[in-house]
Order: sequence, then structure tokens, then C-alpha cells
Amino acid sequence: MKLIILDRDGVINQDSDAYIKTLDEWIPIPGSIAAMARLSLAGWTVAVATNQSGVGRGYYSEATLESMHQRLRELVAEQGGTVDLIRYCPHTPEAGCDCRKPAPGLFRQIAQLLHTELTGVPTVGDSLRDLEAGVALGCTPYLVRTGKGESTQYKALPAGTQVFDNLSAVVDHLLET
Ligand SMILES: O=P(O)(O)OC[C@@H](O)[C@H]1O[C@@H](OP(=O)(O)O)[C@@H](O)[C@@H](O)[C@@H]1O
Ligand SMILES: [Mg+2]
Ligand SMILES: [Zn+2]
Repeated sequence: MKLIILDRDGVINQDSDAYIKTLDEWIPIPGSIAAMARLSLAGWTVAVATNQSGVGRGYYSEATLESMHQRLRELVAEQGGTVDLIRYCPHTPEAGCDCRKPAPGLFRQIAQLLHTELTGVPTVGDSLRDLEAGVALGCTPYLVRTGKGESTQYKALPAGTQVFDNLSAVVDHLLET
């Protein structure tokens, strides 16, 4: 199975230190929707693993979060692609859950739901915690310079992390081989 696991905020859509609280605040990063569709059309399974502590913090509801994800699915479908799976952690840091990145719970859920291992599966993030969560289950890490990646790029990254300007550039790389 050709599988990729994407972070959401700062990779697919613009991020904000004030959280993405409404559908109107959910704005795709140029090229990201097309990149997801290109992968899908090339036979890749596209999964999303995202921390959404704003739910647990009371900033927005799960219904509002779902409206963002429905918009994402619609936009990718308009370009011929499919978003196969979206898993999120709604918890606050204080909840001590196993699904808030850098804990690997979301990645474990994806592996179990797709009946596959994650060894060598590319994962794309803009924060260190995104990469750490995936690497814990054997993923190959890719950092993008969009969102928080602009600063994350200067931190100590997991061994083997490849850095690209944006998701579109990562997909160009993955599809060229
Ligand atoms: O990048 P992904 O995982 O898709 O989503 C991140 C968001 O849930 C929010 O995560 C928050 O971190 P805390 O949850 O407050 O530590 C902050 O970084 C916000 O700026 C950000 O929008
Ligand atoms: Mg992010
Ligand atoms: Zn959680």
C-alpha cells in the first residue's frame, strides 16, 4: 500500500497561533489540495493525523471541525482525489491521552484501520511533534517550511528528515521516483 500520513494545520491549510476555529478560518495552502489529489490519482492512500486541542479547550465544536474536514474532502474530490482517512486528537495536553502528538496514537489508529504497518510510510508535518509521532512507528519524516515549519526547520530534527518548501514539493519528490 502506498500510504502517506499528513499533518493538517500548517501543511494542508494555513495555521494560526489563535487556532483554526471556524470554517472561514480554514484556508488551504496554495498547491496542497492539488498535491493531495495528485497522490490519490497516482494510487496513494491519503491519511491525515491532526492535533485538535481547540475542541478540548472549548474554542470550537467537533461539528465545526467536521465541517472543515468535509470541505477538505470536497476540494480534493473536485480535483479527482480522495482523502481516505482523517484522525484527530481532541484532547488538551492535560488529558494525558495517547493520541496527542508527539504520542503515536493517531498513527497507530491509522495503521490498525488500514490493516498495515507504517515502516517507511512518509509522514509530512510542520512541527517536531508531527514527525516524532510518526517516527515512533517507523514512518519516514518530511518537514515542510509552511506553517510552523518556518521555525521548526532550525530545530534538531529526527534522523533522516527531508525538508521541502511545501507539501506540493514533497509530492513532486514522491511521484518522481
Ligand atoms: O498541526 P496540527 O496537528 O494539524 O494542528 C495544530 C492545531 O491543533 C493547533 O495546535 C496548537 O497546539 P496545542 O494543541 O495548543 O499544543 C497550536 O499550535 C495552534 O497554533 C494550532 O493551530
Ligand atoms: Mg501542524
Ligand atoms: Zn488525544
